[in-house]
Amino acid sequence: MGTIIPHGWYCRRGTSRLVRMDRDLKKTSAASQWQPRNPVLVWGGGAIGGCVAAFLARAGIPVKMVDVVAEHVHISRTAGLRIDGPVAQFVQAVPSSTPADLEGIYDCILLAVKAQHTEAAVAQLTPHLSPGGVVVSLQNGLNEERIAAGVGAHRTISGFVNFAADYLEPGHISYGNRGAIKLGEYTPGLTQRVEELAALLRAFDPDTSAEADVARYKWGKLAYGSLLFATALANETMSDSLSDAQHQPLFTALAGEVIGVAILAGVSPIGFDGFEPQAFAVEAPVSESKRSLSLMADHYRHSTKQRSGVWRDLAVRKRKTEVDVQIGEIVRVAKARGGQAPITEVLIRMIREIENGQRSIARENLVEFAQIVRELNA
Ligand SMILES: NC(=O)C1=CN([C@@H]2O[C@H](COP(=O)(O)OP(=O)(O)OC[C@H]3O[C@@H](n4cnc5c(N)ncnc54)[C@H](OP(=O)(O)O)[C@@H]3O)[C@@H](O)[C@H]2O)C=CC1
Ligand SMILES: CC(C)(CO)C(=O)C(=O)O
Repeated sequence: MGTIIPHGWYCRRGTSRLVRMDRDLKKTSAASQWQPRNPVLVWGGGAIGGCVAAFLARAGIPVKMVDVVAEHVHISRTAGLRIDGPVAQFVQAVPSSTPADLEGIYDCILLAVKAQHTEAAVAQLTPHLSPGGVVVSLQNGLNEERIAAGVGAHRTISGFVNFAADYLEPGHISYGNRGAIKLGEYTPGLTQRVEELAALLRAFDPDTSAEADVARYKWGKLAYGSLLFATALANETMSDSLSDAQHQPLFTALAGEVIGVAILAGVSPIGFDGFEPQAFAVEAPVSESKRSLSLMADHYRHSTKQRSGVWRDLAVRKRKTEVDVQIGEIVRVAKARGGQAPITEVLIRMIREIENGQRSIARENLVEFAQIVRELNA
């Protein structure tokens, strides 16, 4: 492990020494020292992929973005991709292409499509991935299995992303707030290639880290994500719902259930950005989960992303969410190990009802959800 990516495609000339990006990325000269063999490919140039692609391009790192939205591709490569929000404001031309127009072979593909589009994207990108190249999942959910099934486990890198962004319109992304980013091998173990990929992504966020067991963060994000899915049942902001005392027992039970499934799966989740998995364990005092929920609420308080991507899919973009592929996986994992996840199942049903037009988004959904959970636990 650790020798699969050929050295020299984003290391300094003549050495594999990692380049530590300066905190002020605009002023750093490190970008000019990259010696790429071919551009970094960002596959899926929406909220997450578009932000990363624009920052890498601005840092002088050769990058190409691939997206199915032809107008977004056209604007990004001509007038430039506009990033705004509290973290950064700039317009950056990013070489871009649709999957059908893409040519060439690439060593590093950062995958940032929604979970339900993973398999289709992997089928399209596989002919463009070099034999020693990697696909890095910058997604929520456990997509690595689907990626590995397409390109092989040895070419699969797991990523955990918790910054917040919204795709507003073609060529325009709002970067709402910074958040943790961690990369790791699909099979646990810290390798040089993961260290080097983390160094690459420090051109996007200087705190990006390489981890020996990133699945611990990814399961943490599944629990955190289940809370964000729950907040999408209502129109209130994530911060308002997470800090609402009436909803907190429900959120505690929901996250506690997901943490229980992670442990059943042999994974001990790690916290980030205010989320503390241990605070949601059944034996933890209620004051601890309330504290963690308040910290999560604070994390979003000053973001320009006030509602989750799930809410945006339902209320603004009027399209299906990642519910089946993302939190549906929690139920599947629980059942495969002889357990169950009934609270998550209720949440999935309610989100599907909104997707199908059988339910409206309203605070009352959270009240109803809490009542069902009380009955389940009675
Ligand atoms: N947004 C956020 O704040 C966060 C998102 N995430 C996760 O990141 C991942 C990406 O989400 P996000 O960036 O929000 O999603 P977006 O919908 O904003 O971006 C995905 C982009 O990929 C395009 N796309 C779909 N299929 C393909 C394909 N086969 N090839 C190329 N492009 C394709 C989409 O087009 P179209 O819209 O037409 O489908 C869209 O433009 C998800 O797993 C999400 O859960 C994680 C943390 C935070
Ligand atoms: C809701 C979720 C988990 C997926 O979009 C998310 O990470 C976000 O929108 O911030």
